[in-house]
Amino acid sequence: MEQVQRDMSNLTCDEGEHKKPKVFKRQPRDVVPAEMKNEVTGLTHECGVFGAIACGDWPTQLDIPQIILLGIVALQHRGQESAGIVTSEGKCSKHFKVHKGMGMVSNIFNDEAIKKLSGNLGIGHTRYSTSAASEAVNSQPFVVHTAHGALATAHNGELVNAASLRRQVLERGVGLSTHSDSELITQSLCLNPNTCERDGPDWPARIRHFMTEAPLSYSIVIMLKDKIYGVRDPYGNRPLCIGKIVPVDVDRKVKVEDAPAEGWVISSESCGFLSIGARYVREVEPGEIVEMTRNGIRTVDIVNRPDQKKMSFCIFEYVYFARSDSLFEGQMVYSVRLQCGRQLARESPVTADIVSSVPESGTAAAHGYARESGLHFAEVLCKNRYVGRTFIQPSNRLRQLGVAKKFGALSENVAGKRLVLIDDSIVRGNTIGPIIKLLRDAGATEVHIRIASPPLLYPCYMGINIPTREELIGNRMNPEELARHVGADSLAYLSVEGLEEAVKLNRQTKGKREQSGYCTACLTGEYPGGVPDLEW
Ligand SMILES: O=P(O)(O)OC[C@H]1O[C@H](OP(=O)(O)OP(=O)(O)O)[C@H](O)[C@@H]1O
Ligand SMILES: NC(=O)CC[C@H](N)C(=O)O
Ligand code: SF4
Ligand SMILES: [Mg+2]
Repeated sequence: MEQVQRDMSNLTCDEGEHKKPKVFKRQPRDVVPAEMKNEVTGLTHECGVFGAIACGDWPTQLDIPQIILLGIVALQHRGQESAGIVTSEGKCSKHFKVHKGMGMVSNIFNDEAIKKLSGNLGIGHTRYSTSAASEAVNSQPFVVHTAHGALATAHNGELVNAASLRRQVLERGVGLSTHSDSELITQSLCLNPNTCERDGPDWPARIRHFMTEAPLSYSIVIMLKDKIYGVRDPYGNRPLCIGKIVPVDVDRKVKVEDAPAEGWVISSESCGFLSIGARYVREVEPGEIVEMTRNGIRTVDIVNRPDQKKMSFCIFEYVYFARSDSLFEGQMVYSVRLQCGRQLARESPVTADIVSSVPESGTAAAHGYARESGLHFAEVLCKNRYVGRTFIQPSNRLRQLGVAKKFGALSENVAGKRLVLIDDSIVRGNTIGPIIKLLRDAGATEVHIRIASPPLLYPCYMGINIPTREELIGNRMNPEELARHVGADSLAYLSVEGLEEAVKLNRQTKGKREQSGYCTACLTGEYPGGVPDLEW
Protein backbone atom coordinates (compact mmCIF):
# COMPACT_ATOMS: atom_id res chain seq x y z
CA MET A 1 0.00 0.00 0.00
CA GLU A 2 1.43 3.30 -0.91
CA GLN A 3 0.45 6.18 1.27
CA VAL A 4 0.94 9.84 1.88
CA GLN A 5 1.05 11.79 5.08
CA ARG A 6 -2.43 12.91 6.01
CA ASP A 7 -3.84 15.91 7.77
CA MET A 8 -3.94 15.73 11.57
CA SER A 9 -7.72 15.78 11.64
CA ASN A 10 -10.19 15.78 8.77
CA LEU A 11 -12.83 17.61 10.75
CA THR A 12 -13.10 21.35 10.60
CA CYS A 13 -15.10 21.60 13.83
CA ASP A 14 -13.58 23.91 16.38
CA GLU A 15 -13.78 22.28 19.79
CA GLY A 16 -14.00 25.63 21.52
CA GLU A 17 -17.08 26.64 19.53
CA HIS A 18 -19.42 23.90 20.58
CA LYS A 19 -22.52 26.13 20.52
CA LYS A 20 -22.40 26.26 16.72
CA PRO A 21 -24.76 24.08 14.60
CA LYS A 22 -23.85 20.40 14.74
CA VAL A 23 -22.71 20.05 11.14
CA PHE A 24 -19.21 18.74 10.73
CA LYS A 25 -17.63 19.23 7.38
CA ARG A 26 -14.88 17.01 6.25
CA GLN A 27 -11.99 18.17 4.24
CA PRO A 28 -10.80 15.88 1.45
CA ARG A 29 -9.74 12.64 3.06
CA ASP A 30 -6.42 12.35 1.42
CA VAL A 31 -4.52 15.52 0.87
CA VAL A 32 -2.21 14.29 -1.83
CA PRO A 33 0.43 16.75 -2.99
CA ALA A 34 -0.07 17.53 -6.68
CA GLU A 35 3.30 16.09 -7.67
CA MET A 36 2.35 12.79 -6.07
CA LYS A 37 -1.11 12.42 -7.64
CA ASN A 38 0.23 9.96 -10.20
CA GLU A 39 2.15 8.00 -7.61
CA VAL A 40 -0.47 6.96 -5.12
CA THR A 41 -2.49 3.86 -5.85
CA GLY A 42 -5.31 1.86 -4.37
CA LEU A 43 -7.39 2.30 -1.27
CA THR A 44 -5.61 2.80 1.97
CA HIS A 45 -6.13 0.01 4.38
CA GLU A 46 -7.72 -0.16 7.75
CA CYS A 47 -6.20 -1.59 10.92
CA GLY A 48 -5.74 -5.04 12.37
CA VAL A 49 -6.63 -5.95 15.95
CA PHE A 50 -5.61 -9.07 17.82
CA GLY A 51 -5.94 -10.49 21.34
CA ALA A 52 -4.82 -13.68 23.10
CA ILE A 53 -5.40 -15.16 26.55
CA ALA A 54 -4.07 -18.38 28.10
CA CYS A 55 -6.43 -20.85 29.79
CA GLY A 56 -5.84 -22.72 33.05
CA ASP A 57 -3.11 -21.97 35.57
CA TRP A 58 -1.05 -18.80 35.27
CA PRO A 59 1.84 -18.27 34.61
CA THR A 60 1.06 -20.12 31.43
CA GLN A 61 3.31 -22.33 29.33
CA LEU A 62 1.94 -20.62 26.22
CA ASP A 63 4.14 -17.93 24.75
CA ILE A 64 1.49 -15.22 24.65
CA PRO A 65 3.73 -12.38 23.30
CA GLN A 66 4.95 -14.65 20.46
CA ILE A 67 1.38 -15.64 19.66
CA ILE A 68 0.33 -11.99 19.49
CA LEU A 69 3.39 -11.14 17.41
CA LEU A 70 2.53 -13.84 14.87
CA GLY A 71 -1.08 -12.71 15.04
CA ILE A 72 -0.24 -9.13 14.08
CA VAL A 73 2.32 -10.22 11.48
CA ALA A 74 -0.58 -12.01 9.80
CA LEU A 75 -2.52 -8.73 9.95
CA GLN A 76 0.33 -6.64 8.55
CA HIS A 77 -1.54 -6.10 5.26
CA ARG A 78 -4.20 -4.15 7.21
CA GLY A 79 -1.80 -1.48 8.46
CA GLN A 80 1.85 -0.72 7.95
CA GLU A 81 2.31 2.63 9.65
CA SER A 82 2.74 1.52 13.25
CA ALA A 83 2.14 -1.47 15.50
CA GLY A 84 2.09 -2.37 19.16
CA ILE A 85 1.54 -5.08 21.77
CA VAL A 86 0.36 -4.68 25.36
CA THR A 87 0.38 -7.60 27.81
CA SER A 88 -0.66 -8.29 31.38
CA GLU A 89 0.35 -10.96 33.84
CA GLY A 90 -3.17 -10.96 35.20
CA LYS A 91 -2.23 -10.09 38.76
CA CYS A 92 -1.60 -6.39 38.89
CA SER A 93 -4.13 -3.91 37.58
CA LYS A 94 -1.59 -1.09 37.68
CA HIS A 95 1.06 -2.47 35.40
CA PHE A 96 0.75 -3.41 31.75
CA LYS A 97 3.77 -4.12 29.57
CA VAL A 98 3.79 -2.00 26.42
CA HIS A 99 5.87 -2.01 23.27
CA LYS A 100 4.86 0.15 20.30
CA GLY A 101 6.64 1.73 17.37
CA MET A 102 6.39 3.20 13.90
CA GLY A 103 6.72 1.07 10.78
CA MET A 104 6.39 -2.62 10.05
CA VAL A 105 5.99 -5.25 12.78
CA SER A 106 9.33 -6.85 11.94
CA ASN A 107 11.15 -3.55 12.49
CA ILE A 108 9.47 -2.83 15.81
CA PHE A 109 9.87 -6.12 17.68
CA ASN A 110 13.06 -8.05 18.35
CA ASP A 111 13.65 -11.01 20.69
CA GLU A 112 14.42 -8.77 23.62
CA ALA A 113 11.25 -6.72 23.24
CA ILE A 114 9.17 -9.87 23.02
CA LYS A 115 10.84 -11.35 26.10
CA LYS A 116 9.99 -8.23 28.09
CA LEU A 117 6.34 -8.58 27.13
CA SER A 118 5.90 -11.92 28.92
CA GLY A 119 2.36 -12.28 30.24
CA ASN A 120 -0.77 -14.40 30.32
CA LEU A 121 -2.92 -12.22 28.12
CA GLY A 122 -2.42 -9.37 25.69
CA ILE A 123 -3.62 -7.41 22.70
CA GLY A 124 -1.92 -6.15 19.54
CA HIS A 125 -2.54 -3.73 16.69
CA THR A 126 -1.32 -2.83 13.21
CA ARG A 127 -2.31 0.67 12.16
CA TYR A 128 -3.23 2.51 9.04
CA SER A 129 -4.26 5.96 10.21
CA THR A 130 -7.68 7.34 9.38
CA SER A 131 -8.51 9.85 12.08
CA ALA A 132 -5.20 11.28 13.20
CA ALA A 133 -1.69 11.57 11.82
CA SER A 134 0.64 8.66 11.34
CA GLU A 135 2.72 9.42 14.42
CA ALA A 136 3.95 7.48 17.41
CA VAL A 137 1.54 9.29 19.73
CA ASN A 138 -1.43 7.84 17.80
CA SER A 139 -0.08 4.30 17.60
CA GLN A 140 -2.10 1.58 19.31
CA PRO A 141 -2.97 -0.13 21.64
CA PHE A 142 -3.86 2.89 23.76
CA VAL A 143 -3.29 2.38 27.49
CA VAL A 144 -4.93 4.48 30.20
CA HIS A 145 -4.92 4.15 33.97
CA THR A 146 -8.39 4.45 35.45
CA ALA A 147 -9.67 4.49 39.02
CA HIS A 148 -10.26 0.76 38.48
CA GLY A 149 -6.91 -0.19 37.04
CA ALA A 150 -5.28 -0.09 33.64
CA LEU A 151 -7.23 -0.46 30.42
CA ALA A 152 -5.83 -1.03 26.93
CA THR A 153 -7.70 -0.81 23.65
CA ALA A 154 -6.98 -1.58 20.01
CA HIS A 155 -9.40 -0.38 17.35
CA ASN A 156 -10.13 -1.00 13.69
CA GLY A 157 -12.62 1.36 12.10
CA GLU A 158 -13.63 4.96 12.31
CA LEU A 159 -16.26 6.58 14.50
CA VAL A 160 -18.75 8.26 12.19
CA ASN A 161 -19.87 10.56 15.03
CA ALA A 162 -16.40 11.14 16.45
CA ALA A 163 -16.83 14.91 16.51
CA SER A 164 -19.93 14.97 18.71
CA LEU A 165 -18.62 12.20 20.95
CA ARG A 166 -15.39 14.08 21.32
CA ARG A 167 -17.30 17.16 22.42
CA GLN A 168 -19.27 15.13 24.98
CA VAL A 169 -16.11 13.63 26.44
CA LEU A 170 -14.35 17.02 26.60
CA GLU A 171 -17.43 18.57 28.22
CA ARG A 172 -17.21 15.97 30.98
CA GLY A 173 -13.79 17.28 31.86
CA VAL A 174 -11.63 14.68 30.16
CA GLY A 175 -8.56 15.98 28.36
CA LEU A 176 -7.60 14.15 25.20
CA SER A 177 -3.99 14.03 24.14
CA THR A 178 -4.55 13.20 20.46
CA HIS A 179 -7.07 13.59 17.65
CA SER A 180 -7.42 9.83 17.38
CA ASP A 181 -10.94 8.43 17.54
CA SER A 182 -9.39 5.33 19.12
CA GLU A 183 -8.20 7.37 22.09
CA LEU A 184 -11.72 8.77 22.24
CA ILE A 185 -13.13 5.25 22.52
CA THR A 186 -10.67 4.47 25.31
CA GLN A 187 -11.60 7.58 27.27
CA SER A 188 -15.34 7.07 26.69
CA LEU A 189 -15.02 3.67 28.34
CA CYS A 190 -13.32 5.22 31.34
CA LEU A 191 -16.22 7.58 32.00
CA ASN A 192 -18.88 6.37 34.40
CA PRO A 193 -22.04 5.50 32.51
CA ASN A 194 -25.22 7.16 33.73
CA THR A 195 -26.31 4.00 35.53
CA CYS A 196 -24.83 3.70 39.00
CA GLU A 197 -22.10 1.14 39.63
CA ARG A 198 -22.39 -0.24 43.13
CA ASP A 199 -19.75 -2.99 43.14
CA GLY A 200 -16.98 -1.50 41.08
CA PRO A 201 -17.00 -0.87 37.36
CA ASP A 202 -19.50 -2.71 35.17
CA TRP A 203 -17.37 -2.94 32.03
CA PRO A 204 -19.98 -4.64 29.82
CA ALA A 205 -22.44 -1.85 30.77
CA ARG A 206 -19.84 0.77 29.92
CA ILE A 207 -19.11 -0.89 26.60
CA ARG A 208 -22.85 -1.14 25.87
CA HIS A 209 -23.25 2.53 26.72
CA PHE A 210 -20.45 3.46 24.33
CA MET A 211 -21.96 1.27 21.59
CA THR A 212 -25.35 2.94 21.82
CA GLU A 213 -23.69 6.36 21.68
CA ALA A 214 -21.49 5.38 18.72
CA PRO A 215 -22.88 2.52 16.63
CA LEU A 216 -20.42 2.77 13.68
CA SER A 217 -17.73 1.60 12.89
CA TYR A 218 -15.40 -0.60 14.86
CA SER A 219 -13.98 -3.86 15.93
CA ILE A 220 -12.26 -3.32 19.26
CA VAL A 221 -10.30 -5.47 21.66
CA ILE A 222 -10.22 -4.15 25.21
CA MET A 223 -7.86 -5.54 27.83
CA LEU A 224 -8.23 -5.30 31.60
CA LYS A 225 -6.02 -6.88 34.24
CA ASP A 226 -7.19 -10.44 33.64
CA LYS A 227 -9.68 -10.40 30.78
CA ILE A 228 -10.20 -9.27 27.22
CA TYR A 229 -13.43 -7.97 25.70
CA GLY A 230 -13.98 -8.29 21.97
CA VAL A 231 -16.53 -5.88 20.52
CA ARG A 232 -17.96 -5.61 17.01
CA ASP A 233 -20.11 -2.66 16.02
CA PRO A 234 -23.87 -3.29 15.74
CA TYR A 235 -23.73 -2.93 11.94
CA GLY A 236 -21.01 -5.58 11.71
CA ASN A 237 -19.12 -3.18 9.46
CA ARG A 238 -15.66 -4.33 10.49
CA PRO A 239 -14.65 -7.99 10.80
CA LEU A 240 -13.71 -9.80 14.02
CA CYS A 241 -13.44 -13.52 14.73
CA ILE A 242 -12.53 -15.96 17.48
CA GLY A 243 -10.06 -18.83 17.46
CA LYS A 244 -9.20 -21.57 19.94
CA ILE A 245 -5.58 -22.45 20.74
CA VAL A 246 -5.45 -26.24 20.88
CA PRO A 247 -2.63 -28.56 22.02
CA VAL A 248 -0.14 -29.27 19.20
CA ASP A 249 -0.88 -32.99 19.24
CA VAL A 250 -4.64 -32.67 18.80
CA ASP A 251 -5.73 -34.69 15.81
CA ARG A 252 -6.90 -32.48 12.94
CA LYS A 253 -10.01 -34.63 12.75
CA VAL A 254 -11.14 -33.66 16.26
CA LYS A 255 -13.95 -31.14 15.94
CA VAL A 256 -13.09 -27.66 17.16
CA GLU A 257 -15.81 -27.79 19.84
CA ASP A 258 -14.35 -31.06 21.22
CA ALA A 259 -10.71 -29.97 21.21
CA PRO A 260 -9.40 -28.79 24.60
CA ALA A 261 -8.60 -25.07 24.79
CA GLU A 262 -5.11 -23.98 25.83
CA GLY A 263 -6.08 -20.42 25.12
CA TRP A 264 -8.27 -18.15 23.03
CA VAL A 265 -7.50 -15.61 20.36
CA ILE A 266 -9.55 -12.87 18.76
CA SER A 267 -8.56 -11.25 15.49
CA SER A 268 -9.69 -8.99 12.64
CA GLU A 269 -9.05 -11.92 10.31
CA SER A 270 -8.53 -15.64 10.69
CA CYS A 271 -5.53 -15.85 8.30
CA GLY A 272 -3.00 -16.13 11.14
CA PHE A 273 -4.74 -18.85 13.12
CA LEU A 274 -3.00 -21.87 11.64
CA SER A 275 0.45 -20.40 12.19
CA ILE A 276 -0.22 -20.09 15.94
CA GLY A 277 -1.89 -23.47 16.36
CA ALA A 278 -5.37 -21.99 16.70
CA ARG A 279 -8.56 -23.27 15.12
CA TYR A 280 -11.20 -20.96 13.73
CA VAL A 281 -14.30 -21.01 15.94
CA ARG A 282 -16.67 -18.29 14.71
CA GLU A 283 -17.18 -14.62 13.96
CA VAL A 284 -18.11 -12.16 16.63
CA GLU A 285 -21.71 -11.20 15.79
CA PRO A 286 -22.68 -7.61 14.97
CA GLY A 287 -23.21 -5.77 18.26
CA GLU A 288 -21.81 -8.65 20.32
CA ILE A 289 -19.60 -8.15 23.37
CA VAL A 290 -17.48 -11.25 24.01
CA GLU A 291 -15.63 -11.74 27.28
CA MET A 292 -12.46 -13.85 27.27
CA THR A 293 -10.99 -15.07 30.56
CA ARG A 294 -8.71 -17.96 31.60
CA ASN A 295 -11.93 -19.98 32.04
CA GLY A 296 -13.19 -19.54 28.50
CA ILE A 297 -15.27 -17.22 26.34
CA ARG A 298 -18.85 -16.06 26.68
CA THR A 299 -21.20 -13.53 25.16
CA VAL A 300 -22.00 -10.91 27.76
CA ASP A 301 -24.31 -8.73 25.67
CA ILE A 302 -25.59 -8.00 22.18
CA VAL A 303 -26.37 -4.40 21.26
CA ASN A 304 -28.96 -3.87 18.52
CA ARG A 305 -28.71 -1.44 15.68
CA PRO A 306 -30.77 1.73 15.80
CA ASP A 307 -34.16 1.61 14.01
CA GLN A 308 -33.72 -1.95 12.79
CA LYS A 309 -31.21 -0.83 10.16
CA LYS A 310 -29.59 -3.66 8.18
CA MET A 311 -26.27 -5.34 8.85
CA SER A 312 -23.54 -3.65 6.79
CA PHE A 313 -20.37 -5.69 6.54
CA CYS A 314 -17.81 -3.86 4.36
CA ILE A 315 -18.04 -5.57 0.96
CA PHE A 316 -14.53 -4.33 0.14
CA GLU A 317 -13.12 -6.76 2.70
CA TYR A 318 -14.03 -9.42 0.15
CA VAL A 319 -12.89 -7.41 -2.86
CA TYR A 320 -9.51 -6.22 -1.70
CA PHE A 321 -8.68 -5.61 1.97
CA ALA A 322 -8.65 -9.04 3.54
CA ARG A 323 -6.01 -11.69 2.97
CA SER A 324 -7.42 -14.29 0.62
CA ASP A 325 -6.95 -17.15 3.11
CA SER A 326 -9.22 -15.45 5.68
CA LEU A 327 -12.75 -16.62 6.36
CA PHE A 328 -15.81 -14.41 6.54
CA GLU A 329 -19.33 -15.74 6.91
CA GLY A 330 -18.04 -19.30 6.65
CA GLN A 331 -16.41 -18.80 3.24
CA MET A 332 -12.87 -18.15 2.19
CA VAL A 333 -12.15 -14.70 0.76
CA TYR A 334 -10.25 -16.39 -2.08
CA SER A 335 -13.37 -18.30 -3.13
CA VAL A 336 -15.45 -15.14 -3.23
CA ARG A 337 -12.83 -13.41 -5.39
CA LEU A 338 -12.83 -16.44 -7.68
CA GLN A 339 -16.60 -16.18 -7.89
CA CYS A 340 -16.38 -12.47 -8.70
CA GLY A 341 -14.16 -13.42 -11.64
CA ARG A 342 -16.67 -16.03 -12.82
CA GLN A 343 -19.48 -13.49 -12.60
CA LEU A 344 -17.36 -10.93 -14.47
CA ALA A 345 -16.78 -13.45 -17.27
CA ARG A 346 -20.54 -13.96 -17.55
CA GLU A 347 -21.25 -10.23 -17.55
CA SER A 348 -18.40 -9.08 -19.80
CA PRO A 349 -16.99 -11.81 -22.06
CA VAL A 350 -14.12 -11.12 -24.48
CA THR A 351 -12.68 -13.01 -27.43
CA ALA A 352 -9.05 -13.44 -26.42
CA ASP A 353 -6.13 -15.91 -26.15
CA ILE A 354 -5.27 -15.72 -22.45
CA VAL A 355 -6.54 -14.38 -19.13
CA SER A 356 -4.16 -12.87 -16.63
CA SER A 357 -4.12 -10.77 -13.50
CA VAL A 358 -2.57 -7.74 -11.87
CA PRO A 359 -0.97 -9.35 -8.83
CA GLU A 360 -1.66 -9.66 -5.89
CA SER A 361 -5.31 -9.20 -5.15
CA GLY A 362 -6.52 -9.49 -8.77
CA THR A 363 -5.24 -13.05 -9.15
CA ALA A 364 -8.12 -15.08 -7.66
CA ALA A 365 -10.67 -13.24 -9.81
CA ALA A 366 -8.54 -13.89 -12.90
CA HIS A 367 -8.60 -17.63 -12.17
CA GLY A 368 -12.39 -17.40 -11.83
CA TYR A 369 -12.65 -15.53 -15.13
CA ALA A 370 -10.47 -18.13 -16.83
CA ARG A 371 -12.49 -21.07 -15.47
CA GLU A 372 -15.82 -19.55 -16.47
CA SER A 373 -14.71 -18.40 -19.93
CA GLY A 374 -12.67 -21.51 -20.74
CA LEU A 375 -9.70 -19.28 -21.63
CA HIS A 376 -6.22 -20.30 -20.54
CA PHE A 377 -4.76 -18.50 -17.47
CA ALA A 378 -1.16 -17.33 -17.82
CA GLU A 379 0.88 -14.99 -15.68
CA VAL A 380 2.07 -11.93 -17.56
CA LEU A 381 3.40 -9.72 -14.78
CA CYS A 382 6.17 -10.14 -12.31
CA LYS A 383 5.69 -8.00 -9.21
CA ASN A 384 8.76 -6.42 -7.66
CA ARG A 385 8.43 -7.18 -3.97
CA TYR A 386 11.00 -4.54 -3.02
CA VAL A 387 9.00 -1.55 -4.18
CA GLY A 388 7.65 -0.22 -0.92
CA ARG A 389 5.80 2.81 0.25
CA THR A 390 8.88 4.94 0.38
CA PHE A 391 9.64 4.53 -3.29
CA ILE A 392 11.80 7.42 -4.39
CA GLN A 393 10.01 9.96 -6.56
CA PRO A 394 10.99 9.35 -10.17
CA SER A 395 12.31 12.20 -12.26
CA ASN A 396 9.95 13.93 -14.66
CA ARG A 397 11.39 11.97 -17.55
CA LEU A 398 10.64 8.65 -15.88
CA ARG A 399 7.21 9.83 -14.85
CA GLN A 400 6.46 10.84 -18.43
CA LEU A 401 7.56 7.39 -19.56
CA GLY A 402 4.83 6.07 -17.30
CA VAL A 403 7.04 3.36 -15.89
CA ALA A 404 5.09 0.55 -14.23
CA LYS A 405 7.39 0.64 -11.22
CA LYS A 406 6.05 -2.36 -9.41
CA PHE A 407 5.95 -4.68 -12.41
CA GLY A 408 7.94 -6.37 -15.11
CA ALA A 409 6.40 -8.19 -18.11
CA LEU A 410 6.78 -11.93 -18.72
CA SER A 411 7.22 -11.22 -22.41
CA GLU A 412 7.24 -14.84 -23.62
CA ASN A 413 3.73 -15.28 -22.24
CA VAL A 414 2.56 -12.01 -23.75
CA ALA A 415 4.04 -11.69 -27.23
CA GLY A 416 1.45 -11.97 -29.99
CA LYS A 417 -1.40 -12.59 -27.52
CA ARG A 418 -4.86 -11.05 -27.17
CA LEU A 419 -5.08 -10.64 -23.45
CA VAL A 420 -7.82 -10.18 -20.82
CA LEU A 421 -6.26 -8.55 -17.79
CA ILE A 422 -8.14 -8.71 -14.48
CA ASP A 423 -7.66 -6.41 -11.51
CA ASP A 424 -9.77 -6.32 -8.37
CA SER A 425 -10.38 -2.57 -8.36
CA ILE A 426 -9.60 0.75 -10.00
CA VAL A 427 -9.32 3.70 -7.65
CA ARG A 428 -7.30 6.58 -9.06
CA GLY A 429 -6.46 4.69 -12.22
CA ASN A 430 -2.72 5.08 -11.74
CA THR A 431 -1.81 1.38 -11.83
CA ILE A 432 -3.49 0.12 -14.93
CA GLY A 433 -2.25 2.55 -17.66
CA PRO A 434 1.48 1.90 -17.20
CA ILE A 435 0.82 -1.85 -17.02
CA ILE A 436 -1.04 -1.79 -20.33
CA LYS A 437 1.84 0.11 -21.90
CA LEU A 438 4.30 -2.43 -20.48
CA LEU A 439 2.31 -5.32 -21.91
CA ARG A 440 2.00 -3.70 -25.32
CA ASP A 441 5.75 -3.05 -25.30
CA ALA A 442 6.16 -6.75 -24.52
CA GLY A 443 4.16 -7.64 -27.63
CA ALA A 444 0.51 -7.99 -26.55
CA THR A 445 -1.74 -7.46 -29.56
CA GLU A 446 -4.89 -6.61 -27.57
CA VAL A 447 -5.37 -5.74 -23.89
CA HIS A 448 -8.90 -5.93 -22.49
CA ILE A 449 -9.33 -4.77 -18.90
CA ARG A 450 -11.93 -6.41 -16.64
CA ILE A 451 -12.34 -5.14 -13.10
CA ALA A 452 -13.74 -7.52 -10.48
CA SER A 453 -15.62 -4.78 -8.60
CA PRO A 454 -17.87 -1.86 -9.59
CA PRO A 455 -16.44 1.65 -9.93
CA LEU A 456 -15.75 3.53 -6.71
CA LEU A 457 -17.82 6.70 -6.70
CA TYR A 458 -18.41 7.83 -3.11
CA PRO A 459 -16.38 8.39 0.05
CA CYS A 460 -16.16 5.98 2.97
CA TYR A 461 -16.69 7.27 6.50
CA MET A 462 -16.06 3.93 8.14
CA GLY A 463 -12.35 3.57 8.25
CA ILE A 464 -11.21 3.45 4.64
CA ASN A 465 -9.38 6.38 3.22
CA ILE A 466 -10.97 6.97 -0.17
CA PRO A 467 -9.53 9.72 -2.33
CA THR A 468 -11.45 12.86 -3.22
CA ARG A 469 -14.31 12.79 -5.74
CA GLU A 470 -12.06 14.29 -8.41
CA GLU A 471 -9.30 11.77 -7.75
CA LEU A 472 -11.62 8.78 -8.11
CA ILE A 473 -11.31 8.01 -11.80
CA GLY A 474 -14.79 6.42 -11.85
CA ASN A 475 -16.27 9.88 -11.25
CA ARG A 476 -14.42 11.42 -14.15
CA MET A 477 -14.74 8.84 -16.89
CA ASN A 478 -17.15 6.16 -18.02
CA PRO A 479 -15.68 2.78 -18.99
CA GLU A 480 -15.24 3.70 -22.67
CA GLU A 481 -13.50 6.96 -21.82
CA LEU A 482 -11.33 5.23 -19.26
CA ALA A 483 -10.37 2.51 -21.75
CA ARG A 484 -9.20 5.21 -24.15
CA HIS A 485 -7.42 7.08 -21.36
CA VAL A 486 -5.41 4.07 -20.18
CA GLY A 487 -4.83 2.65 -23.66
CA ALA A 488 -6.98 -0.49 -23.32
CA ASP A 489 -8.94 -2.09 -26.16
CA SER A 490 -11.94 -2.35 -23.85
CA LEU A 491 -12.72 -1.98 -20.15
CA ALA A 492 -15.63 -3.22 -18.04
CA TYR A 493 -16.45 -3.39 -14.34
CA LEU A 494 -18.38 -6.02 -12.38
CA SER A 495 -21.92 -4.84 -11.57
CA VAL A 496 -23.01 -4.13 -7.98
CA GLU A 497 -25.61 -6.91 -8.26
CA GLY A 498 -22.95 -9.27 -9.65
CA LEU A 499 -20.62 -8.52 -6.74
CA GLU A 500 -23.39 -9.09 -4.18
CA GLU A 501 -24.38 -12.33 -5.89
CA ALA A 502 -20.79 -13.58 -5.79
CA VAL A 503 -20.50 -12.72 -2.11
CA LYS A 504 -23.79 -14.39 -1.19
CA LEU A 505 -23.39 -17.58 -3.23
CA ASN A 506 -21.60 -19.79 -0.69
CA ARG A 507 -21.82 -17.89 2.57
CA GLN A 508 -22.85 -19.93 5.59
CA THR A 509 -25.42 -17.98 7.55
CA LYS A 510 -27.14 -21.05 9.04
CA GLY A 511 -27.50 -20.81 12.81
CA LYS A 512 -26.68 -17.12 12.76
CA ARG A 513 -28.78 -14.57 14.53
CA GLU A 514 -29.51 -12.78 11.29
CA GLN A 515 -28.94 -12.83 7.54
CA SER A 516 -25.88 -10.95 6.39
CA GLY A 517 -26.05 -7.56 4.77
CA TYR A 518 -23.34 -5.48 3.16
CA CYS A 519 -22.11 -1.94 3.07
CA THR A 520 -21.72 -0.85 -0.56
CA ALA A 521 -21.69 2.88 0.18
CA CYS A 522 -18.54 3.70 -1.81
CA LEU A 523 -20.16 2.05 -4.84
CA THR A 524 -23.80 3.09 -4.45
CA GLY A 525 -23.89 6.06 -2.08
CA GLU A 526 -26.21 4.11 0.28
CA TYR A 527 -24.74 4.56 3.74
CA PRO A 528 -25.49 2.10 6.53
CA GLY A 529 -26.37 4.73 9.11
CA GLY A 530 -28.03 7.09 6.59
CA VAL A 531 -26.32 9.70 4.45
CA PRO A 532 -23.86 11.54 6.66
CA ASP A 533 -24.14 15.32 6.71
CA LEU A 534 -20.66 15.73 5.43
CA GLU A 535 -19.02 17.54 2.60
CA TRP A 536 -16.66 15.70 0.30
O1 LIG B 1 -6.46 2.62 -9.53
P1 LIG B 1 -5.30 2.75 -8.63
O2 LIG B 1 -5.42 3.93 -7.72
O3 LIG B 1 -4.00 2.71 -9.33
O4 LIG B 1 -5.32 1.54 -7.60
C1 LIG B 1 -5.79 0.25 -7.90
C2 LIG B 1 -4.76 -0.78 -7.58
O5 LIG B 1 -4.35 -0.68 -6.20
C3 LIG B 1 -4.48 -1.95 -5.58
O6 LIG B 1 -3.32 -2.71 -5.69
P2 LIG B 1 -2.08 -2.62 -4.70
O7 LIG B 1 -0.85 -2.58 -5.51
O8 LIG B 1 -2.29 -1.50 -3.75
O9 LIG B 1 -2.14 -3.93 -3.82
P3 LIG B 1 -2.17 -5.48 -4.19
O10 LIG B 1 -0.75 -5.88 -4.43
O11 LIG B 1 -2.74 -6.13 -2.97
O12 LIG B 1 -3.03 -5.70 -5.37
C4 LIG B 1 -5.57 -2.63 -6.35
O13 LIG B 1 -5.47 -4.04 -6.25
C5 LIG B 1 -5.34 -2.16 -7.77
O14 LIG B 1 -4.37 -2.98 -8.40
N1 LIG C 1 -7.64 2.12 9.91
C1 LIG C 1 -8.17 2.06 11.09
O1 LIG C 1 -8.96 1.19 11.42
C2 LIG C 1 -7.75 3.21 11.95
C3 LIG C 1 -8.25 3.21 13.37
C4 LIG C 1 -8.30 4.62 13.93
N2 LIG C 1 -9.37 5.35 13.33
C5 LIG C 1 -6.96 5.33 13.72
O2 LIG C 1 -6.86 6.24 12.95
O3 LIG C 1 -6.00 4.98 14.34
S1 SF4 D 1 -17.98 2.59 2.05
FE1 SF4 D 1 -16.90 0.98 0.90
S2 SF4 D 1 -14.90 0.75 1.90
FE2 SF4 D 1 -16.25 1.89 3.30
S3 SF4 D 1 -17.15 0.34 4.65
FE3 SF4 D 1 -18.57 0.64 2.96
S4 SF4 D 1 -17.97 -0.89 1.42
FE4 SF4 D 1 -16.28 -0.71 2.89
MG1 LIG E 1 -3.49 -4.50 -7.06
